[in-house]
Amino acid sequence: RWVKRDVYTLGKQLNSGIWTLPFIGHSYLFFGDNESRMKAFQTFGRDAISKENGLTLLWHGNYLYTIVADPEAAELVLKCCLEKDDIMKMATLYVGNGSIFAPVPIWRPRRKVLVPSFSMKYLKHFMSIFVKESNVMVDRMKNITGTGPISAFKYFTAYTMDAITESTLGYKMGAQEGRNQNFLRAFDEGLAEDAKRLCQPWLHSDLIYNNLPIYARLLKNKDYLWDFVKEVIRTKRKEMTEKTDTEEHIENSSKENLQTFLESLIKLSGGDEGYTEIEIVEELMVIMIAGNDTSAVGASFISVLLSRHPEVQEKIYEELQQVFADSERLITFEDLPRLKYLDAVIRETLRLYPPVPVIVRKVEKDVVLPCGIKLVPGTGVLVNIWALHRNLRYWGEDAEVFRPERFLDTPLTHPAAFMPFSHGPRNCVGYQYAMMSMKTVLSTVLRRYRILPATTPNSNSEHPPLRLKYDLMMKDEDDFQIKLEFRR
Ligand code: HEM
Repeated sequence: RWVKRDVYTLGKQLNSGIWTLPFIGHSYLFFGDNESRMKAFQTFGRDAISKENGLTLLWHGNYLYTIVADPEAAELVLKCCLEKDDIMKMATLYVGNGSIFAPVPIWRPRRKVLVPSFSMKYLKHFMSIFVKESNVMVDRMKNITGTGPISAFKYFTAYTMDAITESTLGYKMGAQEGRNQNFLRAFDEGLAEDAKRLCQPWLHSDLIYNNLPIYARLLKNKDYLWDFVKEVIRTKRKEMTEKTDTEEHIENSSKENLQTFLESLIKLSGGDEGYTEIEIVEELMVIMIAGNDTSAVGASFISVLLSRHPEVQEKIYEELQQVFADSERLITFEDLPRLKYLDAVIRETLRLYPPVPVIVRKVEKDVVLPCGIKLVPGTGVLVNIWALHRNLRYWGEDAEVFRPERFLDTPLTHPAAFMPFSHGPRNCVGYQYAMMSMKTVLSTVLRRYRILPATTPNSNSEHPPLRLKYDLMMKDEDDFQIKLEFRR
């Protein structure tokens, strides 16, 4: 009873003007389609940033979430509350105990192995994969250039799938060439169904869900994907033991050859004494799932914004001309830090359109926020990244305006004011990989093509607003339509 009283006291302090209904609280706002679910997150987000403390609340039935859209509060929460909210357990079928949703005692040692495998020393070897796959993509685009609108997402998601499977498993998936359709179908179906379930409260009970035909199909998909990955692991382990594993060989292989995440995880977890086969599968599935659509969604939003802001696109092109002039040479790792304006454009897009718009944590001990409000165990926290990135107190009066220069001329007002990759100990371990991959593919596209809008602006030169939807990620309901024109 005391616990419940604490929760209601918190609810009262947070005080939201958004209507609740008996028994279901605010859940009715999530009953519609994916577009209305994104609208609901936006409504709660706007309510939070309209308040001095940047907080509001959401009753999911009788479970209370504190919604946070203030960087100071978010920083504290993401440092103190490391456990993911129970709701995320529904998304663990494909990844098992993989780090992204794992309970803290499992996550902590796995994170220790994950972090060094994402160090720049290893990441720079992936540049050759990004360059190769980016070129496959721009070649595929030749046929549709000058024709009607196309879905940018269709191209970027095939690119990221090929790049991520090659850097993870060393396996050439060929998604861009239409190969391995069974793998891709099983992979995509799992994510789409997870998203559906998460957003539909009547599917939350395991008792109901595990008896539906879809659950049996997802289990079959999971077995197929896991068997596929296990086979690659066995071959790699065999290869690694067959090679005379002298210290000298390991030195040379990490220096000169491409080291996949699979190899890093085997070595960094302790070789034969390290991760079991299942642990490796779980971590590889996490990397593939976390790293695929997120970057594809990011690159797709950027393409749509560039189509609507030709002046920004021309500035990127000028920068590319400064770096490459008219040569046809391929981009290198050393070119990346020179693309400063492109970097700012990517950041500004991730600010206004963060692919992961909300993240959730569980409160396990009292946490007193800077404004004095105490979060209590038995409640959840939802950090609304979408709203936090539009908080006027930290981004100024033009917070809603797409202005990449802000990342060049104004330092961040708070370290957590910009957090598309989350913040704190459980943040995205792949953010440098993502930035390298997005810069490579976007610069390759923009050197060859001009991206044009698929919509017609009104008399004020304004395009219709993007129709956003939420399905674990934030996406464009119209599938990121653009047109392409040859530059040369
Ligand atoms: C634009 C691209 C990306 C975005 C916006 C993004 C965003 C995020 C966010 C918000 C989280 C934290 C979720 C939470 O706090 O609950 C996360 C975690 C994670 N991301 Fe990313 N991500 C991106 C790309 C990638 C890539 C390319 C990889 C791998 C190659 C990756 C691997 C991971 C992993 C392994 C975690 C879990 C970390 C942990 O729990 O310790 N991400 N990502």
